[in-house]
Amino acid sequence: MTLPDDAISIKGLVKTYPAGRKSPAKQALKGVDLTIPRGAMFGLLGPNGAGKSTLINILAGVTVKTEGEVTIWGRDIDREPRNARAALGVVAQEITADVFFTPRESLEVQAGFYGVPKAERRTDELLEALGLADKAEAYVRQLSGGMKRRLMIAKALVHNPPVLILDEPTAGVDVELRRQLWAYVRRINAEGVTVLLTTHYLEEAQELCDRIAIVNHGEIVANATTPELLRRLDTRNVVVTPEEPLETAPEISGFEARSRPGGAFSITYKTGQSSVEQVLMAVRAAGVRIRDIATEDPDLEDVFLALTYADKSKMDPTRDRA
Ligand SMILES: Nc1ncnc2c1ncn2[C@@H]1O[C@H](COP(=O)(O)OP(=O)(O)OP(=O)(O)O)[C@@H](O)[C@H]1O
Repeated sequence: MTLPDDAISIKGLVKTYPAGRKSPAKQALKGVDLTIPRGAMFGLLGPNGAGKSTLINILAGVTVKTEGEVTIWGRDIDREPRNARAALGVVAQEITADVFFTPRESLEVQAGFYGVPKAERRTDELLEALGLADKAEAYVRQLSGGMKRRLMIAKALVHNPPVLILDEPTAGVDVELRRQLWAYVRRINAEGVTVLLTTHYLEEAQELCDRIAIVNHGEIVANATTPELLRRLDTRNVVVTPEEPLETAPEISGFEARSRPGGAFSITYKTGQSSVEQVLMAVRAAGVRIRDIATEDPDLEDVFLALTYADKSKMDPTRDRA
């Protein structure tokens, strides 16, 4: 069998959650195009509510898309749903565990569910690899949270899928365990498994992934190799206190200003593209008299906004894979 170039290919993906009794309809994905090359360790980064889980759930087959095309390992999720899903191992965000099974039984049941013949099962190998061998016969309710999470990863791998999706794998996981998980994920990636990881920690994506896409408000606002993205994320905030406090942030040509308490406002700029001097010139040109300025490191939300703004105001050559 020839292997596909792309482990996952997503085109024009839209998801609209219908209106509820109290909530309006919500477009969680607004036409996402995304390609995960085979063999990649790919990070999908975005703040809470950006649409990451919606995207993962569509891939996993638990959420129905509104529009668009998705193929997993060359198989279209509409035309070959079972084959597409068989290529995927998914580790969900919430810890779930079958309380009545031991880890060994849990893996055997899962393998049975995927129709893996007894002779091809990897139960011992997986228990060993995820540090659960000495707990193989314990009841799952006796396992710590970290052990349950490792068991979930083992379960996702019983059918030897070529693509592994990890949804916020280290939420609530201590530093030591995080290191162990990362080491294991790196190992299976080196062995050829394509990994898609969602996180809202830049640090995590940066440490693990060779390529990172950023999603914000249902749109991909950046998609680049990790070093390239880090260069682009090199941003600073300038906080301006005007002579006369402003109730709303002023229109500043070429920059997006955001209002701060006390009549001040902030501007996030990319250090590679602008200087503080240029920012201040634009502020003065907008008719604002400056009383005081301060610079600070932006948080991720500022960075996402700056990227969104930059991508809308000009075409971005790094946006899609060449
Ligand atoms: N079942 C649903 N019904 C209505 N709206 C939903 C539903 N699920 C998610 N949403 C909305 O869609 C948007 C995207 O949510 P999603 O859970 O995909 O984001 P996320 O990036 O995964 O965030 P988190 O990191 O918090 O999981 C949010 O505004 C959310 O409120």
